[in-house]
Amino acid sequence: MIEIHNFRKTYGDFVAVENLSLKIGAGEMFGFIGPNGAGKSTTIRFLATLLRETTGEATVNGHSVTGDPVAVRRSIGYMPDMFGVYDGMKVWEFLDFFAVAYEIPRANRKAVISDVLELLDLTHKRDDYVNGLSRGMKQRLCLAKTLVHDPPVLILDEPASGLDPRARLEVKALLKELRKMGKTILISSHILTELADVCTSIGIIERGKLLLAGPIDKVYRKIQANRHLQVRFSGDPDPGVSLIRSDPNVRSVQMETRGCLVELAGDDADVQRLLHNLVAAQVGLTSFADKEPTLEDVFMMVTKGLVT
Ligand SMILES: Nc1ncnc2c1ncn2[C@@H]1O[C@H](COP(=O)(O)OP(=O)(O)OP(=O)(O)O)[C@@H](O)[C@H]1O
Repeated sequence: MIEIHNFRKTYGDFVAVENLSLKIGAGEMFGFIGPNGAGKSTTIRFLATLLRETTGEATVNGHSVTGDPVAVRRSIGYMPDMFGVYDGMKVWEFLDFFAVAYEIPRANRKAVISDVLELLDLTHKRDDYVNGLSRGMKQRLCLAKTLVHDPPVLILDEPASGLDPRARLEVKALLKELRKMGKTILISSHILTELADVCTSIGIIERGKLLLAGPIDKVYRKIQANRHLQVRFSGDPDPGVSLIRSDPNVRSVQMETRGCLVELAGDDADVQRLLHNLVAAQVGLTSFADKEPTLEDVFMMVTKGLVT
């Protein structure tokens, strides 16, 4: 749905993005992660047809970003990192303005606006002036605006920036909803926890270079050669810990409150055997679970050059 080939952008001698190539399949939620100034917005603005490349090419929904920008604009809903709203308008007028711009027939506009207001939980604000909305509501209104023409692709540059934790959660829930509706979504953020449980794939960019990209589970597996299991005991941990230490696949055991963290080289069958042995030895267990790495772990390892 989105393909970028060797995108490069320079400002004078400064290279903002260096030969970036990327593919995002239909229905994916791609998290574009990087610190401030990494090149996320530059790449996004190129995809949104708002910035010319120094070299390179991209397609969105099969349309060339440089060759057919109008077709690309019809295919995308774009939310910039800094957005303005027209303060003198009411909420419905603001959306109507964009609906007209996207050439939605007059007869359909009312229903379309009702639908997006409903989806964004803004129906009760329909007749309020835009300048009276809170920041979170303005952000939701801007998202609503990206949806009026029902685009298959959403390109969202830090859509939850500046929001309080509750409003962030609401944006996250909404993103999940939009993905269920079949949208392909590219979302940028430098807040990793924001993306960890919503993305299907991620790309990590730093100083204009895409360091790593791929399905999120593959990326996690890549950084974690061995499995990590978190084990909790109901009583005395010693018998269980001794048994775990004697397992030939166990590489390390780190004691924690009420249990331990086990590093194990092996597959599901090896994990299953260890659990079976603990249960057979009547070790009291309250928990035995895979400990997934966090997106922070991935980011730190990738940006330190420990994984490529
Ligand atoms: N018009 C411009 N002229 C000169 N340099 C620019 C211009 N636009 C961006 N840059 C530089 O290009 C680099 C990448 O900027 P970009 O906005 O793409 O980063 P970003 O990853 O989106 O960061 P942030 O998370 O802060 O939005 C930065 O060093 C920025 O200062």
